[in-house]
Amino acid sequence: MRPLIVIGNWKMNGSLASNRDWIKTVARGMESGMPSGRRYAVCPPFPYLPQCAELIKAHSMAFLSLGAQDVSAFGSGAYTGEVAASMLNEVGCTYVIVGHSERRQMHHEVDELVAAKALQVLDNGMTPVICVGETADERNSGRAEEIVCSQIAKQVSVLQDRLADCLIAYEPVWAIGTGKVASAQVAQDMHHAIRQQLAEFNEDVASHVGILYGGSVKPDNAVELFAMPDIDGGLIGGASLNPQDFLAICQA
Ligand SMILES: O=C[C@H](O)COP(=O)(O)O
Repeated sequence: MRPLIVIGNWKMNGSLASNRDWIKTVARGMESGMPSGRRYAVCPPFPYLPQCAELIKAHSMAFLSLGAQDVSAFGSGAYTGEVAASMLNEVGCTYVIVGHSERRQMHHEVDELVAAKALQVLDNGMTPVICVGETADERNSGRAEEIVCSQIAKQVSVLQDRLADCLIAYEPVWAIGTGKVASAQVAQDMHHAIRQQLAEFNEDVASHVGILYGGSVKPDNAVELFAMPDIDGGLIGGASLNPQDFLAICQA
């Protein structure tokens, strides 16, 4: 049985003061009871990771893990501006998002680089959250499954059995930050296609890998999405900035 995982991705939002309030509110909300067998995480911008790690510890929030939004594909060295996986591990990260569509689009990240980043994350004892997804044009031209499956195929070719220790996030680009959520059935169909493709490689890997949905998840659509058999949780952007909305999604 795969656990349900809800991960908040703050993107480039937050401040020392608002982070304190967010964690305090979520800690209070989670103390009063959360569904069992679930996992939760939050991914603040890099500079806030140590602060959030301290706050999580101070509020004894064993149920909330920390994640990062990106990582370098290299271990260390002359890579100005990059952050190594070992550094993220050292400041308490459990999860690291790789290949988010905003990085693929704005920083021209390709599947090979995404896989190299995922390997760095795995080698440093953390869980990569590998993002895949099609654009609106790709979906409208009937190529959504082909595009997503080709993104998955590249990860399989590099990561092989180690994919069992990864999470995949299906994030249709047209649904990110637009309010246009994929219907639960559209999301389920793609998650099923991803799992089928993984099963062709290795059935054990396919049954273990958590596949999260991301793209305009809100408290009012999370219940239906999370009820789908191949949807194992969510990667939440905008709605994770509001601690009450994040809590409501975690409880969905
Ligand atoms: O990482 C999160 C996704 O990009 C979804 O963002 P969103 O919930 O604001 O649509």
